[in-house]
This record gives sequence, structure tokens and C-alpha cells, in this order.
Amino acid sequence: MKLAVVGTGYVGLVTGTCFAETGNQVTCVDIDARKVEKMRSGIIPIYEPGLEELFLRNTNEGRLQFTTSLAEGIEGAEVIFLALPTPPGEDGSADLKYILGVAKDLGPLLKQYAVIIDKSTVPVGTAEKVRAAIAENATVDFDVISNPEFLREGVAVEDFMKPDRVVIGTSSEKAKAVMNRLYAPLVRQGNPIIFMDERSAEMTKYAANAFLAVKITFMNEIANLCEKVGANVDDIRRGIGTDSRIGKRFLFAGIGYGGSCFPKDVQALHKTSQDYDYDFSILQSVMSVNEDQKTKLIPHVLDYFGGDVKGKTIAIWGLAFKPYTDDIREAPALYNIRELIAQGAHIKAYDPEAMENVANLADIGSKITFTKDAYSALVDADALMIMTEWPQFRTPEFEKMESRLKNKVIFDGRNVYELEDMQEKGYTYYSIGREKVN
Ligand SMILES: NC(=O)c1ccc[n+]([C@@H]2O[C@H](COP(=O)([O-])OP(=O)(O)OC[C@H]3O[C@@H](n4cnc5c(N)ncnc54)[C@H](O)[C@@H]3O)[C@@H](O)[C@H]2O)c1
Ligand SMILES: O=c1ccn([C@@H]2O[C@H](COP(=O)(O)OP(=O)(O)O[C@H]3O[C@H](CO)[C@@H](O)[C@H](O)[C@H]3O)[C@@H](O)[C@H]2O)c(=O)[nH]1
Repeated sequence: MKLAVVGTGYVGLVTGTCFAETGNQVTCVDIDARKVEKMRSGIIPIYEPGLEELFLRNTNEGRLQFTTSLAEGIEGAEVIFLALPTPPGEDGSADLKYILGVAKDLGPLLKQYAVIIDKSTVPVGTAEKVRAAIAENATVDFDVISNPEFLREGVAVEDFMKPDRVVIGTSSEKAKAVMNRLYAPLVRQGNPIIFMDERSAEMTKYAANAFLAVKITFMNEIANLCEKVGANVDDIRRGIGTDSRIGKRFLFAGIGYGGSCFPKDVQALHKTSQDYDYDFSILQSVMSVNEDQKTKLIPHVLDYFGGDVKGKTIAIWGLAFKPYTDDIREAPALYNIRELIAQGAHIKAYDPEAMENVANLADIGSKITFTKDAYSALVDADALMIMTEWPQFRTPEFEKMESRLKNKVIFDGRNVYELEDMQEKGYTYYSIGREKVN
């Protein structure tokens, strides 16, 4: 099939690359000319495990192409994915200006029937708005359908190629047939395509993300209570996760959820509920608990240093919002770094993938010393904070750490070490939802 993907951020690039891999002819359209130039010369603009290999194979074999021209990109396309940003507007609702802007431009460019797919995360009612914007100037028949994306950064290729499910919102039989053909190679392992009406599909995406944010936040609150009553949140996780009704995943307490999706999608769903006069109060709690959770370790850091970090050097391990990505959107590390810098601390930071993105931040980029490896960040540091659970931080050479750190103290926002180990090694160790060691 011939496909167009408009927007080559995370979702667009993974969608385009994976559908090229399953044998389709894909043209990706982006307004960012520099990015398009880069991709044309074989450079992948994001770090995502496993994607580069597919990207290079499919560009080299001519199935994956790039352009800045919408007209050129959609020429002859049977399917047009809209994978455009939907950032929070001032009132918290998803801003649809990118999607509706492209929809308006699409109308006069359509030359034959096409299925236009909302791949972005968009509020209930968006497909109707997209349809109306295209219809203003369209001269041919078309369908607009909702097909939300559930991939996680860091495991995006696996999630896309072997989805738990594919959700399609449409009542058009013609569009359903096209979707069945397109997704056949991905769902044949037995994971279903779930067809529903478009409003339900739009809502399913927000329900999934909000539910996972609730699950994490619930565990963060249990963790906070564990610290008060003297219980261990990791034991609680094991104790409840083995109940198949609860499930083992997304129960890890820490310094809050971040990323480009949970924060904005919880906010947008809350705004939708307000628009429909519904008080979705659990979402309000989730947002406010998560805000507090992100800087939860700061009071411990201050206590440890007698109330003042002025002039102290804090080593930070991990900047990305989670491992296996260079994405720093809403990363808890940034909230901690901003706070520590404001209080007069100096930051030495290491992350395997995300340092360049942090260095480019206007407010803090130039105030941080970035190091070539994890151990170099510890040289002359007064303490270590762990913000992202990259695997290499789990099994460091502790002797190397000791010879560099000024004090044997670790503030761990991701519970990467066992308490007994820390006890034995003589570290003062603060983590989340577990007792302080030494
Ligand atoms: N990032 C994820 O893991 C993820 C997962 C599932 C769903 N989503 C949703 O998918 C959507 C896209 O997210 P993302 O993270 O890929 O976005 P992104 O911000 O990384 O990328 C969006 C891309 O669209 C391009 N763009 C903007 N305006 C354009 C236009 N008029 N024409 C062509 N290109 C244009 C930008 O240059 C950019 O390359 C959002 O709604 C998001 O909520 C994201
Ligand atoms: O037990 C857990 C699991 C995750 N997190 C945090 O939650 C955030 C989000 O993690 P994850 O869901 O793995 O990453 P995303 O790539 O943001 O993926 C989410 O957001 C995407 C965009 O909508 C969806 O497509 C995915 O299904 C959904 O998992 C990160 O800060 C994690 O550190 C925890 O604190 N504890």
C-alpha cells in the first residue's frame, strides 16, 4: 500500500518505519526542513532501540522517503496518518492547531479516496472536527478515523510490531477493510484489532494513559505512607502484583511519572471532564500528588546538609524521563536540577543518551557540568542522586564510587539498590517508600 505519515516525531517515525518494514511504500512529511534533510541523508533524529536498523534498511531499499511538501507526500496515498503534536494549551486541553491546520490544507490536495487517520492523542470529538476541516475544500470522498497509538518510548518498535491490541474507531466499512489489510502483518500473532465508534476510540487512549498514571500514583502514595509507618513499598509491590487482578506492571514507586504523554494526557482528560460538567476528582489528585512526588527527595538532601546546599556539588545519574530514551520532556530530573540550582548547588550530570538535550535547555543547560561517564560525575561531588534507572546504574563498581564521592550518600529516586547492600557497604541511603539506611 502507499502511505503518507504527516509529522515525524516519535510516533510518526515509528509508524512510518514499521509500516515500510511490513512492505508498504511510505512517505513521511515534516515541516522541519532540517530534520527532513537529516533523515534524507540517513540520519535518524531520535534515539530509540532497534529503530535505526529498520530506518536504514527501509530508506536504503527505497520504501521510506521524506519530504517537507504535504502535496508531494500524500500523492497517491491510500492512507494518511496524522502524527502531529497535541501539546497542552493554556487551559490544559489538547491544542489541536497542528492537526486542524494540516486537515485544512489536505482538503484541496486529495485527488482520490483516502483514509485519514488521527494517530495523535486527541480529545473526544476531534475526528469530527478533522472531517469538517477537510470537507471545507475537498472534492473527493474520504474517511477520517481514530487509531490511537499505545507505544512506549524505549520499546517502541516492539510495541508497534507486536501490539497488545490495535484500536480503530470508525463506522465506515470501506475504512475498516483498509485497516484490516494494513494491520494484518502486525495482528496475526493473535492480538486483536478492536473496532469501535470513533469517540470511544479517542476516549480509550486517554483512559489507558490515565489509568496507568493512577496506578503509578497510587503506588507513590503507598510509598509515602510506607515511609511513615515503617513498611517497604517494594515488598508491597511484590505482595499485590502477584494478584492477577492487579498485575505486576506499572507498580514501581519513584519520583513521579514524566514524559511527553502521561502529564499532558491526564491534564487533557481532566479538562474534557470539566467541559462536560463532570468532576473527575481522582485525576486532580493524581496531578497534584505527581507534582509533589517529583521533588520528594529534596527535603532529605537539605536535611542531610543541615538545611543548605549552597556551594555543594550534587552528582546526578540519569536525565531522561525513563531509561532507553533521550527524551527529557517532563523528566523528574529537570525539576530536581532546577530546584537544586536555585538553592545554590552545583550540578554534575551523566546520562547515556539525554545530555545533549539537557545541554540545549536555555535556563539550565549552561549551568550543568556534563561528564563523559557515570564515575566522572562523582569526582568531588558531595552526594549522588539517581533520577533514571538506566541498567548501568544498577550494578556500578562501588569501590570506584567511594574513591570519588566526598560523602557516601545516595538519594535514589528509582529504588535501584537493595537496602541490605547499602547497609553492608556503609552508605547513607535514601530511597522511595523504604526506610533510610545508616
Ligand atoms: N511520544 C510517544 O511516545 C507517543 C506515544 C503515543 C501517542 N503519542 C501522541 O502522538 C502525537 C505525536 O507525538 P510525538 O511525540 O510523536 O510528537 P513530536 O512532538 O515528537 O513530533 C511531532 C512532529 O510533527 C512535526 N510537525 C509539526 N507541525 C507539522 C505540520 N504542519 N506538518 C508536518 N509536520 C509537522 C514536528 O516538526 C515534529 O517533527 C501526540 O499527540 C502524542 O500525544 C505520543
Ligand atoms: O511502574 C512504573 C512505570 C512507569 N513509571 C514512570 O511513568 C512514566 C511513563 O513511563 P512509560 O509509560 O513507560 O513511558 P511512555 O513512553 O511515556 O509511554 C506512555 O505514554 C505513551 C504515550 O501516550 C503511551 O503510548 C504508552 O502506552 C504509555 O505507557 C515514566 O516517567 C516512568 O518512569 C513509574 O514511575 N512507575
